[in-house]
Amino acid sequence: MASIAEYYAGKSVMITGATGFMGKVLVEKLLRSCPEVKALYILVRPKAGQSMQQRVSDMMKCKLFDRVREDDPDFHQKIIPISSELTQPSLAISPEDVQRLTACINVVFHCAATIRFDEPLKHALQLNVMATQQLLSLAQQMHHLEAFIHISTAYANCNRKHIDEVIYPPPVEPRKLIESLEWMDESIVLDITPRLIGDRPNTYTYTKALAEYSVQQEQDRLPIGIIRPSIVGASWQEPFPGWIDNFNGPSGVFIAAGKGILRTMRANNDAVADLIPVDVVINLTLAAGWYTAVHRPKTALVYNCTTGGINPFHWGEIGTYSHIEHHVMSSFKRNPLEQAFRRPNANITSNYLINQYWILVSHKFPAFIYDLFLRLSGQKPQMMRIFNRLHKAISLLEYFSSQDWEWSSENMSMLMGQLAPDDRKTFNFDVRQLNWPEYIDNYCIGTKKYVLNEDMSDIPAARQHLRKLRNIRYTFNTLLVVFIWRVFIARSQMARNIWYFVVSLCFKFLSYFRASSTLTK
Ligand SMILES: CCCCCCCCCCCCCCCCCCCC(=O)SCCNC(=O)CCNC(=O)[C@H](O)C(C)(C)COP(=O)(O)OP(=O)(O)OC[C@H]1O[C@@H](n2cnc3c(N)ncnc32)[C@H](O)[C@@H]1OP(=O)(O)O
Ligand SMILES: NC(=O)C1=CN([C@@H]2O[C@H](COP(=O)(O)OP(=O)(O)OC[C@H]3O[C@@H](n4cnc5c(N)ncnc54)[C@H](OP(=O)(O)O)[C@@H]3O)[C@@H](O)[C@H]2O)C=CC1
Repeated sequence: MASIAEYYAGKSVMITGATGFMGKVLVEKLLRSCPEVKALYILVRPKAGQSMQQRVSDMMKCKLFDRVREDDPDFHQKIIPISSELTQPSLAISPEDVQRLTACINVVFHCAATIRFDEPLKHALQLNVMATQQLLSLAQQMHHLEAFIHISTAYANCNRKHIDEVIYPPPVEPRKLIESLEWMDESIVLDITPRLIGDRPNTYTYTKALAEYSVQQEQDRLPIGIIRPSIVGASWQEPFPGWIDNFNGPSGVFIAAGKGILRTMRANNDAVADLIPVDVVINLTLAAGWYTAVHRPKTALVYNCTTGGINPFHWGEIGTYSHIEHHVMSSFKRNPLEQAFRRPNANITSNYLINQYWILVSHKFPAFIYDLFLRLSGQKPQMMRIFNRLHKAISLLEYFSSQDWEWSSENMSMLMGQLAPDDRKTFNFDVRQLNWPEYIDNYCIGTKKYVLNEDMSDIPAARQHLRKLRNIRYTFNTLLVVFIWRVFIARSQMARNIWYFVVSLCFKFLSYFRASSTLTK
């Protein structure tokens, strides 16, 4: 039987969302590990004043492609951009391009989506559901299609606690919803969105569930596979550890904590933090493409691509919890981010009131003081605005960090069992081997190097900055104690008595502990 690289040799592959985080890693891995692949047709739209060609040529200059560039400096010749805006009728692909694609494509990877949690329902529906349906129609016209792989999310069914590798009945028939929303004004849709999404937290998970159902509807006509990754994080091993290029999911949280801005967040310490490295997801995706094409399963296979059931890691292990060295903070103390607002020191709690207390003390109060300082020095205040945005983002993520889900992953194990030993190494998705502290360390360094584009040679200066912040804090705390003493304690005899009583009690405790520790020696 053909190995994965042998299977992709000579094949033409179509990819949507190739300019996104996962799409880029998919393109890179295909080019590097399947060097005989014939062509990658990537559906790209012009964006932010940049033409499609400009965007693709910028993408290929990205550091992510360094290893491919080394192996084959002409790798770009295999990438064929196709102009497409997925929210437009017929995906805005020209008739000539449709002809080209239907004549040659063997495998489709559908990665494009809006992953924003605050996307208005109509737009999320247009992109995540209607575009998927249009793509399925296009796939049906492809004469040589061997696999259609749809990237979903493990949280499409987050209204359930246990999630099997099956497609659950959708909350509503997608076509009916599309027809009824078509005539509705944006503001009416906004009003009824909470009723529609029901027990799901956002339009993203809701529309991804509808998309899964739409894909499954075509399983008799198309060779389909559905991948459901959980929270996709930086790369574990490939093309190098720690690759990440965005603020989504935990990355933004890590950065905000590393900058000393985020000091508290609501999460359940004992709940599984179901992070999955992007290279694991992509390896599984390519293997699923191979399996679908070679084994032709009778129905669409769903692959829950998660870590919780196999190699669990908990939110408490990321933040501060029962004296375990908290990985994110310790990593950012060793490799600090530049120009931190405060020293990284974050607290995770599941208690709403405690979190609100820390928000007041550790977020709002310092922001107020800093903005006051900016105002007094003639600058524009900015910290409160930053915190308001951060609180909005965090409030959208907390649903996922405060609960536990269980995913079955038999299809992932089955697929691993089907791979030849060499493929198991080249397309490794065995997360039992993942060492979490090492992974989180590389992840934090990755946010510094690739998201914030900070230079590792500036670390001594960043450490110096943290020392300066520590001295400012000591000075501030001392001044605060002196101020409290002068204003409140020194003016009242009773407060002074209480103060002396507390201090003498502390001294007694101290001398008692000293005495007992000398006795035990
Ligand atoms: C105490 C802490 C230490 C310990 C850590 C504990 C970790 C707990 C982490 C919990 C994380 C849980 C994550 C769960 C996610 C589950 C998701 C399910 C998986 C999926 O299927 S899909 C992928 C998930 N999708 C997302 O993550 C998208 C979420 N984002 C959004 O919906 C929007 O971005 C958001 C949050 C509504 C903000 O919108 P808006 O205000 O309009 O801002 P923009 O997105 O337009 O960004 C503007 C600008 O800011 C940059 N940016 C974005 N986020 C951040 C950030 N957090 N920090 C700093 N900067 C940020 C962004 O890049 C833009 O920059 P430009 O230069 O491009 O303008
Ligand atoms: N990141 C995560 O944690 C997880 C992601 N997933 C799924 O993985 C897939 C990829 O996610 P990710 O790479 O993180 O997302 P990104 O937001 O990084 O990428 C989204 C991609 O979709 C493209 N796209 C968006 N709108 C359009 C449009 N109207 N027309 C054409 N292309 C469009 C974007 O193109 P452009 O560059 O032009 O905007 C981009 O290439 C998604 O299906 C997502 O649901 C699942 C679980 C977790």
